[in-house]
Amino acid sequence: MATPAYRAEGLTRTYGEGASAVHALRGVDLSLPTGEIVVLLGPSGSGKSTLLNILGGLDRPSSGRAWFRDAELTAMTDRQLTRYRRDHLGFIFQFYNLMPSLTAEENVELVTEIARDPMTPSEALELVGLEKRRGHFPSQLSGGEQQRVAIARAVAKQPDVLLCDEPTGALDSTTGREVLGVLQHLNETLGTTVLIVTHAAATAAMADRVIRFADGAIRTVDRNPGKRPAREIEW
Ligand SMILES: Nc1ncnc2c1ncn2[C@@H]1O[C@H](COP(=O)(O)OP(=O)(O)OP(=O)(O)O)[C@@H](O)[C@H]1O
Repeated sequence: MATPAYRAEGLTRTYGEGASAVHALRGVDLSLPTGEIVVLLGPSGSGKSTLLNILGGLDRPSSGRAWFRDAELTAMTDRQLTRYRRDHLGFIFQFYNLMPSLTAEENVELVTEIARDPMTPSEALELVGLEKRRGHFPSQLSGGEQQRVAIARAVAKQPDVLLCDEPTGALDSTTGREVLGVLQHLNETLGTTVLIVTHAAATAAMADRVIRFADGAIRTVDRNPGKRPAREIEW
């Protein structure tokens, strides 16, 4: 069997100590195949972002182990984690974190200038349907368009994995569907593994695999035999 994109064994993450300690993760085991769209659902505070941040090398667990392919993330130095993020990952967050004084194209260039094997900014903007807006500043773009610039920036370096934390959280449903459609398109055309953390349960329709989270632990993992195009998702 192919090596999974991610594996985890017994991940815990506790914030604080004693009576006020928060147990954000309480023993997470998981295996995520390469090339899938995985949607991680769960109530607010259930630990979804904590898990995403550990898999993304932005945080470390209190105990347990995690691997990206055959590389153990939990054994890496900070410098190795930085390199892992730079070489393999694209991040997409609820808020787009674009530089307001740079155009769409220049925002994407920030990444393509330092990546190993990047697309051109034009290619990345074309993938998200924003070629014609390349010279616009973020303030001249709608929320959905700004999120698409953020996606173009994340995919321009041709990452192996896109880690998305509430990518549609700030968008209306029509725009949210468009943005999810872009993620689906990237998965289909580039084979990018996509992990989406979200409150929006309807997003599960476009997933290959749906993980339901509650109270710091995985409750169910389901394969989705009836995967649907993002444009058909109803909120
Ligand atoms: N830096 C921190 N310090 C203390 N507690 C934290 C910290 N980060 C997260 N927590 C707590 O850990 C728990 C899990 O948080 P997490 O953000 O992972 O949940 P989530 O499922 O992503 O929630 P949401 O859907 O609201 O983003 C919550 O109770 C949260 O308050």
